[in-house]
Amino acid sequence: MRKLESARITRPQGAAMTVDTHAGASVEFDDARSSAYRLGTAGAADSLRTIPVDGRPDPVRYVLARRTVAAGRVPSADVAAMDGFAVAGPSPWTLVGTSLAGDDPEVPQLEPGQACLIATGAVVPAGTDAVVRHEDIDGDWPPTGTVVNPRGTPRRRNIRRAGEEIEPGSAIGEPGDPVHAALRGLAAAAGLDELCVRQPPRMALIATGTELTSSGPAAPGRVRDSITPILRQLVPGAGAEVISAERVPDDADLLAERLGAAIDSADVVVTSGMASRGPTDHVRSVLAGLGARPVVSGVRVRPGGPASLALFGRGSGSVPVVSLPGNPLAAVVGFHTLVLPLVRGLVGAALPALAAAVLHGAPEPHPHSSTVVPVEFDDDGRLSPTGWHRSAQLRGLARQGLLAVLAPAGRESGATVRLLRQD
Ligand SMILES: Nc1nc2c(c(=O)[nH]1)N[C@H]1C(S)=C(S)[C@@H](COP(=O)(O)OP(=O)(O)OC[C@H]3O[C@@H](n4cnc5c(N)ncnc54)[C@H](O)[C@@H]3O)O[C@H]1N2
Ligand code: MOO
Repeated sequence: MRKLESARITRPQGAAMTVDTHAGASVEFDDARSSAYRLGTAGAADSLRTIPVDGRPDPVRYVLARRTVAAGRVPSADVAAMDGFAVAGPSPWTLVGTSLAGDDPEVPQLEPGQACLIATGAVVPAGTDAVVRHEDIDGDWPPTGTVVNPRGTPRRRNIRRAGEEIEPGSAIGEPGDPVHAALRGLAAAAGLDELCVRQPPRMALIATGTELTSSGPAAPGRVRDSITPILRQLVPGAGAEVISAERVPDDADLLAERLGAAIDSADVVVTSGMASRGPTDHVRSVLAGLGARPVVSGVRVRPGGPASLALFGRGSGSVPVVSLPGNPLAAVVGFHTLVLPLVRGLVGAALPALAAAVLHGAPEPHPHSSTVVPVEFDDDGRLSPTGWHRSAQLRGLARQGLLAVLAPAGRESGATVRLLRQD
């Protein structure tokens, strides 16, 4: 049975972190996700930031810190849902005026037998029973004098009632909701100018490898660092800010020094490479030497098995350190397994449920580990593996940024998989 150890650590902001640590044994994919998420929620700091509703594009996916309530009413008055005629009483109607969006209606009150030419979104005069679409009336356009609808007063009233979508004080978002584009639009519609969000965790990236280069084609024996560019894109989407990104050669002393500096300046540290147990794979031993406590020591997932999570405590603070494998596809799997859940926990957001899908041509599941493969939808919406599934290969993932998680053999019915998206 897996050994569970309880560790109590205090954050600089004063929040106490109580974590279950899976020291030693590797854990299943879902258990690894929830351990990382729980560690994040336990360490979530309640520091806040105010962002404008209508500002520059966000540098990270922010998360609401509070229940957010509407300031205004939507719609702000009874308005027409169609272009046509506001009418009172049965057809025919005498045309008595106009109402355009942004202006008061020329005629404040309609009497039975009267109509007012009206634009979509314009305020309907008092006494209006319905708005008749202009294509439903007889006669010439623009109309003069009398307006006739052969079908009488329409069944649909085509009026959006004041406050039918939002009343002042009604909740439009809850703590932990991600501030995506539609929520921003809803906040604007509801009359808000600012949103109160969680301060994003500051993340330091350390890519290890003497062979790594940072520009141009790699010379024989060298490797262009492809993990840092991926993480720079994925981390803000998870809700954290990348405050530094550096490359460190395979040297244990140097790694210890750079890890120590990163831990001092960041809320979360993510390393890549040196994660396995080869001759230059120093991350585990360096972290152990620095006194870090293992939380997840390997995951039963292929690729991405060597990913691990540890907590580094210094003084009254503690900093989670995620170690990702050096193979780029394996690093992306490790990001989804440990980094994203940890960050979602730290910002008080929910751990995202993974959408289920049916995979055609799925590989044989592994007896004990989850299997992750790059997949793509064709024009008919059929999901299939892309090929290029080896842990050093990014070509398959680059097609649509989609990964499918196959449960170990015997766990899922048929070809049902769960999807990991790179957004
Ligand atoms: N004897 C064994 N060898 C390996 C095992 C094992 O269980 N026994 N596991 C394999 C698995 S699985 C993986 S994944 C890798 C993980 O290795 P490391 O995390 O120690 O990574 P490195 O050895 O540093 O690098 C592996 C590979 O990836 C390249 N790399 C590293 N960083 C980057 C980067 N930022 N961008 C692009 N490519 C990178 C590196 O040059 C190597 O080619 O170990 C297997 N071996
Ligand atoms: O598990 Mo490694 O992470 O496949 O290539």
